[in-house]
Amino acid sequence: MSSIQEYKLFINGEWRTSTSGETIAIVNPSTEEIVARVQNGTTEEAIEALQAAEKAQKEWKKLPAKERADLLYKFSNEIKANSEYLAQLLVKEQGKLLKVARFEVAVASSFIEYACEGARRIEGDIIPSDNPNEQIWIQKIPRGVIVAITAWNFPLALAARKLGPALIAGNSIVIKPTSETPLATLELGTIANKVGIPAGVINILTGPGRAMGNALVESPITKMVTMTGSTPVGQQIARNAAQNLTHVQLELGGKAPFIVFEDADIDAAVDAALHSRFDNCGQVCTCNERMYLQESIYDVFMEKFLKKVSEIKVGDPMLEDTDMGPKVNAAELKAMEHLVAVSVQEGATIAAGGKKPVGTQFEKGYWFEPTVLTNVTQDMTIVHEESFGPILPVLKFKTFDEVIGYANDSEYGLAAMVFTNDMNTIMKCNDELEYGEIYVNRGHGEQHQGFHNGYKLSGSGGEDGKYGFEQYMEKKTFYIRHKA
Ligand SMILES: NC(=O)C1=CN([C@@H]2O[C@H](COP(=O)(O)OP(=O)(O)OC[C@H]3O[C@@H](n4cnc5c(N)ncnc54)[C@H](OP(=O)(O)O)[C@@H]3O)[C@@H](O)[C@H]2O)C=CC1
Ligand SMILES: O=C(O)[C@@H](O)[C@@H]1OC[C@H](O)[C@H]1O
Repeated sequence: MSSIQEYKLFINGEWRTSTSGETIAIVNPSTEEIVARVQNGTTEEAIEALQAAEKAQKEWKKLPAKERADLLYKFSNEIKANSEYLAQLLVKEQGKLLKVARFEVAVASSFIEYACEGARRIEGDIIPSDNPNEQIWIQKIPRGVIVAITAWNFPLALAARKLGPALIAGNSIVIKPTSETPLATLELGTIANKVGIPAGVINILTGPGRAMGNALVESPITKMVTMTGSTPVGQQIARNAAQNLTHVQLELGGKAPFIVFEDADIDAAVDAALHSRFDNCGQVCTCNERMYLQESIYDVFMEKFLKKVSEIKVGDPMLEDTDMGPKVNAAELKAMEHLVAVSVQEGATIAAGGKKPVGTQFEKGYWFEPTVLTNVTQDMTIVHEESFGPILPVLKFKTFDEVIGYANDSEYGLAAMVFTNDMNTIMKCNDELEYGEIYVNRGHGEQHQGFHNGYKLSGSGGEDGKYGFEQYMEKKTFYIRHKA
């Protein structure tokens, strides 16, 4: 009897086995063991979920937003009540550290609480008309059915980040988590039933993005697609959504520059550079993907930095003293090895790491050493291609204009990090860096009330905060004339 749990599709408040009769194995990146199986859902099941969501939304939108928030506060509390179980599930499916998984569960709950605070801030406008005895009302109304498609690096947090504002605005949702790490997200279905979210308001499907995802994006029932993932897939989604002119919100790839000027607090910059690259095995969209050090502080910085890199403990993500777990899958590990090989071929030097760690504990699993590349030039592949892993190319610069040119020389524009104590430099960076999110004198890490917004090929629309919440609503303008 298999002890491997088989998850089902969550459609209209019920758990369903797919008519495909096929399942997708979910593999533990630390051990390569199959930890669960999920349904390989069909495109017909995608449409069934959309139809259930469409039906449920008609009643859900009639509830006062405050009542929707009351239910979602319960939903958020239930996530917290199951924190340890959900965190351990995240470790099993994604390989992230248990302490980071606990953080992710807390963030997922917090994303929803933040959305609930918006329930009484769905504000429209009343504007005087140029015509006599007439008013103009601009109302904020829900879009209808939202499709949420998420990536594997913070799967639960990414789902909550979208589910919260979508439902508070009066929409219903169909969530398609990545086939790599769907387990914790699927548990949200159990929580939805437990706290009394009406059937059909939340639906969760599993199945390959290219089939299931396409069906969800291309349906005329879908009134908005919010997706977090790679740029190529985001571009495909935008093309597929265009046939119905469906509103699309995309959070995509990044290549964040980490710039240290000579007047910076070096110790603070070293710590921030380390965590902003190697946390979650470098699998964060705002990670330090390339580091620029002003020439005069290069040696002192690198001596401190490389010492800290050498102290990073790679290993079992369940252990409290582990600093870095594995990459999420074999393909990602191969991509790391390829990027290092190309970098060396192009002239880079491996100053730390560069390969799979040795030891019996690393024989199984997708492990890669924290890697630092030096003697890197701006034209190298590693300076432009997102690694989304523990590989950091380091470059020198002389002047402000030189490093701004390097930083902006990218097809991405999500996040940038800058270390300096000079206010003029800070203001000039704010003016000249072409990035939607700039961190000054600290490492990466968004806040819910901010706005997570990628320029160029890093995304479209942005999410979080009041501007992200706005995306989940349509506007309706109402001209009212009355008798004099
Ligand atoms: N900007 C941000 O906030 C973030 C960006 N990212 C980016 O995500 C990438 C890593 O995540 P990863 O999951 O590999 O990204 P992918 O783009 O490979 O997949 C993202 C999601 O899209 C689905 N998908 C794939 N093809 C289609 C399609 N044709 N139509 C609809 N959906 C589809 C996938 O499903 P399936 O898995 O079944 O194929 C998955 O659920 C990195 O580039 C990283 O930069 C990650 C986190 C945050
Ligand atoms: O998506 C990412 O990689 C980041 O936005 C990450 O996701 C949830 C956390 O709050 C962020 O650090």
